[in-house]
Amino acid sequence: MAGIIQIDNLSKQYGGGTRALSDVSMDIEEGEIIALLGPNGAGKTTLISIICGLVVPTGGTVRVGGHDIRTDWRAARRMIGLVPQEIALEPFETVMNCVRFTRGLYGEGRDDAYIEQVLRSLALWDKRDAMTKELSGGMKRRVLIAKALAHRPKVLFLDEPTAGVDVALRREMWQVVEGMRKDGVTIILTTHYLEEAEEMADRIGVINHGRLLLVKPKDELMGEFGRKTLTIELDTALDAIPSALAGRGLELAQDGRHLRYDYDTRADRTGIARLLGDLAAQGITVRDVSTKQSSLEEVFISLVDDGDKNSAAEDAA
Ligand SMILES: Nc1ncnc2c1ncn2[C@@H]1O[C@H](COP(=O)(O)OP(=O)(O)OP(=O)(O)O)[C@@H](O)[C@H]1O
Repeated sequence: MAGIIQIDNLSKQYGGGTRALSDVSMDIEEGEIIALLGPNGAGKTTLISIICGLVVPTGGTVRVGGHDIRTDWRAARRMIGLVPQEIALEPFETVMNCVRFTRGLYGEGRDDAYIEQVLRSLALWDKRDAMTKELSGGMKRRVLIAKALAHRPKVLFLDEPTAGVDVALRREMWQVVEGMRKDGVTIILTTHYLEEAEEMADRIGVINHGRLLLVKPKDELMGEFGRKTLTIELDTALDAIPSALAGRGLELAQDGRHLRYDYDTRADRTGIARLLGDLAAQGITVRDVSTKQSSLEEVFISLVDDGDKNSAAEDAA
């Protein structure tokens, strides 16, 4: 089944010569939440802006719900809502009017019942008659979402939805997004916060230097690239790692009771079974073992580092 968004060989070179996107292709499925991760200047906003019709690509095609964003832009745009990074609201306008007005911009007739539903789902109904200048930062962000949802888009773009907001507000936004997922809206978000991608996304796309390095289900990505740490709790404290176990990359905690062993989940053999056997052979008894998966942050840094090395090699060639 074709995705709700189909991106094929998309490229963008800006007037000044900056190549912001190179040959990006991906399909986005209906109802999924996809997070686009990448360092500053990677090309995330350019990609979103092209899909939303704000930037013209130099090559490739994008279809939204089967509609080409260039030749059939009106139908494509109607399916999309965009929550921009910057908060720009008319300060003296009420929340209700702001959202109504946006609906009108899309040529949609008045539908106060739907707007009520949107405002209630974003916990803004009580504030419907407040002027936007009277709202807190978190409420203003929610108004931006309400505006983006005003014409019932199938796809919502959130460009760095929680940039510069505090932890409590970030969590509140995550709940809002989770609610929209339940309503079946497809969500594409860009973020610098790996925790955010880890928390919310079904799939993660990593962009660096305008190239899509990969796009994979989050769990697969973390399993594939992740390292794990095995912590072995010992019955009796050790003074030092026995010489028979030297050179195996083991670390002894200060309390002498915990051994740490880092291993690659992709390796054919992790060495865990052998390690536990060798400990037993040394007369060291194990009380408990636990493993910890490396965070997405570590996965991301290793990917982007590899990407940097590859593009440096391409530049040199
Ligand atoms: N209007 C423009 N004219 C010229 N160059 C641009 C323009 N917009 C973006 N660029 C350049 O294109 C590249 C990609 O920028 P883009 O804003 O898409 O990255 P980003 O991944 O969204 O970055 P950030 O995380 O900082 O928002 C950068 O080198 C940027 O300087």
